[in-house]
Amino acid sequence: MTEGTIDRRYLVMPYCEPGMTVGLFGGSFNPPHEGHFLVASLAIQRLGLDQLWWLVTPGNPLKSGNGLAPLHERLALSEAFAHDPRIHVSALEKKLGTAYTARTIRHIVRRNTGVNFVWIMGADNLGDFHRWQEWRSIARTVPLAVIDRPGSTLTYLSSKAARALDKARVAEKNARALARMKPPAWTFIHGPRSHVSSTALRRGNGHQG
Ligand SMILES: Nc1ncnc2c1ncn2[C@@H]1O[C@H](COP(=O)(O)OP(=O)(O)OP(=O)(O)O)[C@@H](O)[C@H]1O
Ligand SMILES: O=C(O)c1ccc[n+]([C@@H]2O[C@H](COP(=O)([O-])O)[C@@H](O)[C@H]2O)c1
Repeated sequence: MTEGTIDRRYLVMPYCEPGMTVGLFGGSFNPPHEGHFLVASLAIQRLGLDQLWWLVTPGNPLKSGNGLAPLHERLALSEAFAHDPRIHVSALEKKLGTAYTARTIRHIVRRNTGVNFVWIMGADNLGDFHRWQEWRSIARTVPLAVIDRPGSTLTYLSSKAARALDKARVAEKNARALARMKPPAWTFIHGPRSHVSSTALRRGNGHQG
């Protein structure tokens, strides 16, 4: 897959202004599904976000690339799920030439002085977070919002990252202030849940998670 086949609008930094709150929702989206849209809408609503950037990764560094659909397909399918004008589907990581979240976030934060960014992930990712490159640096750079996911609800208590970041945990009732808090700061958000997963969809079984 070359950049040439990806629409230019996915490769430029979405426009935002100082003072705004912007959620960064990274994922493989292979394929995207209603669970992703549910996470995005819940984050927008509960964190009070002005925008949410749906960052389609060139490839999760911890996942095998086998069976990963081409980026342009994952972008087009994601667009079909982004039923909210505040959601911006993006292939910025392709443009930056990185799949590492720490580098992506550093770049975005440096280029957008005064914007309040928050990283958004499902609870299953909190379980693995300590295996991400420079995960402690990510947690020191932006606040984190972890959204509940069936099968991973207890991750926030048991995972290595959750334990290491225990003192930085913010009560869910203060979620609306999270994006403007000085990191490290994170919260766990409960709400309506979806059992759908991309794995199940790839296996032709969209509702069994
Ligand atoms: N049903 C869901 N509920 C909550 N979070 C979810 C759900 N599905 C995906 N997420 C979160 O969305 C982000 C992108 O997920 P991803 O594209 O890997 O989908 P997935 O369904 O987990 O895929 P796969 O089954 O291939 O691992 C991750 O932060 C993940 O935790
Ligand atoms: O930076 C890392 O080391 C790293 C390791 C694993 C996952 N991530 C990112 O986490 C996000 C969620 O990935 P996924 O595959 O669970 O959708 C996506 O943006 C990945 O690039 C990042």
